[in-house]
Amino acid sequence: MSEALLLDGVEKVYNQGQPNEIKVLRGVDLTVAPGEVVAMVAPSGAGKSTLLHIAGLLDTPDGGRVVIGGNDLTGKGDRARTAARRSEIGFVYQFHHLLPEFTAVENIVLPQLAAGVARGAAQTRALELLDTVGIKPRADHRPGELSGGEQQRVAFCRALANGPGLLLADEPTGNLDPGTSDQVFEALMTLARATGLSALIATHNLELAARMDRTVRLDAGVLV
Ligand SMILES: Nc1ncnc2c1ncn2[C@@H]1O[C@H](COP(=O)(O)OP(=O)(O)OP(=O)(O)O)[C@@H](O)[C@H]1O
Repeated sequence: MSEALLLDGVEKVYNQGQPNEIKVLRGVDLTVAPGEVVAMVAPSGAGKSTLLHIAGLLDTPDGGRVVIGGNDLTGKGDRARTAARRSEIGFVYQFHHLLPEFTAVENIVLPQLAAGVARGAAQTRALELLDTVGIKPRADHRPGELSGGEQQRVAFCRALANGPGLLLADEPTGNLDPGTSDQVFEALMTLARATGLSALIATHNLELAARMDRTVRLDAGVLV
């Protein structure tokens, strides 16, 4: 089986050729195996968001290769990258970005409708996902009627709604108190184990990092 994510010698330079040029990534190599959950820790400004955007096909590297689920997307056009991003990758950010006027279940149904899933099947899948993370009873609440931890669990369910093989998360518990952060992390691991999901999760929390399958550290533009 192909690796879920392969980064091979990935480089990124901001303001290339200018006096304020920054070489953020200097040859990042990373393999995330199928079903593997990898923690990425990095000092602030080390380039973790840049790396997650490149891995998530939201940004292009200045050098190196990005391969998602065996599909080498290096140098591919926007259309192929967008298609791969929609079908293969789920994102979660520090702030959940749920649609405030829609309920929890609707927030998980909508991306499935956009992908062509029938409403009934989308609703069933959304409720199953909410059940896996223990908040099915909150299905009809709007984000404003949910706690921060519940909102973030809905955001995980939404990211997984269309069954991506790879989840990329940027400080998904960074905004939560330690107890809630723990619950949300457990929910994520339950989802990952239930669905065979691979994940790369940036976190400042070394305790949480230690509970993932492996930790990599981004330092001086390379992963160690
Ligand atoms: N579009 C851009 N143009 C120029 N410089 C940028 C740009 N985006 C990011 N940078 C710089 O690149 C470096 C890495 O940024 P990035 O956002 O990837 O860091 P980070 O590790 O995610 O930081 P944090 O943990 O503080 O969010 C920073 O020095 C930042 O100022």
